[in-house]
Amino acid sequence: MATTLQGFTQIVNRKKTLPTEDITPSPLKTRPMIESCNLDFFYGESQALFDVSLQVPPRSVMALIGPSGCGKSTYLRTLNRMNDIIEDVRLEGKVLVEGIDIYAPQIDVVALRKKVGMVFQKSIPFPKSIFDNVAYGPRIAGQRNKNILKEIVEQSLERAALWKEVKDRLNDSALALSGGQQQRLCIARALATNPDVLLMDEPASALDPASTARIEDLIFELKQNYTIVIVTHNMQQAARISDETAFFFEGNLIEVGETEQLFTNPKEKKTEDYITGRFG
Ligand SMILES: Nc1ncnc2c1ncn2[C@@H]1O[C@H](COP(=O)(O)OP(=O)(O)OP(=O)(O)O)[C@@H](O)[C@H]1O
Repeated sequence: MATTLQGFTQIVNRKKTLPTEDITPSPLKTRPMIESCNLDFFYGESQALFDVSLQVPPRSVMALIGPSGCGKSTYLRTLNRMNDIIEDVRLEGKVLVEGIDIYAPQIDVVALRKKVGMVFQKSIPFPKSIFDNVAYGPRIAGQRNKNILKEIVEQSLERAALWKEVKDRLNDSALALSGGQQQRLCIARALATNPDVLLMDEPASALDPASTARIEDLIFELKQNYTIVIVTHNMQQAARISDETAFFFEGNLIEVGETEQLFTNPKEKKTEDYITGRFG
């Protein structure tokens, strides 16, 4: 759906702000939680990312936007090395998480993926109970204490705004939940390993408008404690929920900036053409 720059002005003006945002220094001025420096990425001979340098401040939401095939998901997956599982890929440049080079040889990739969790477009719960889905990560990490597991499960479901709906049926199959509930369950599952960063690849694209609104509210709540990087095709959604937006085109980062500025006064003509629906 095409939206004019004026339309985006209305969306960003209606945006919610946290009470602390008026008194604490802008997160945009603190040390980045994630930083990529001159990142190139190749699938075999084909280059998917070109010289991408981008910083994501802590406790903020960064939206990645751009037309299909521009490299958003590839970029997202470089942030917790999920691309490692694809054969014949190569990366040049650096990705730092809290200043640490995550591609350095001594990095424990399992520990990295706990710290930098991921939620997919259509996350599918395991065919297990609601409780076992959320307890899965902590159990794999060696947690056996039933009381601690109960606490983690409750807290993660609370944070994912699902606790009230499921607290009386934790032993039911997760597959009996609605699509929107399953998506929040998968967010709870990601939160159970106590990450600092959540990567979300179109987390609401398969959901109805009411469930989408719940996920958007949830992202707003979560950014108080987590750094969130989200891929979305929905421009209005990016304008509503993110603090900063990065626009990708053909593997290049064309423009990144505060969301209000990027959607109401983009610096690049290509950004304006894309967000107003002239292509893509
Ligand atoms: N596993 C893969 N093997 C080879 N090429 C790939 C692979 N995954 C992605 N690509 C290619 O890399 C480029 C970027 O793809 P990517 O999925 O990152 O784009 P995207 O912006 O997330 O697209 P979409 O919005 O459609 O999900 C595309 O040309 C795509 O064909």
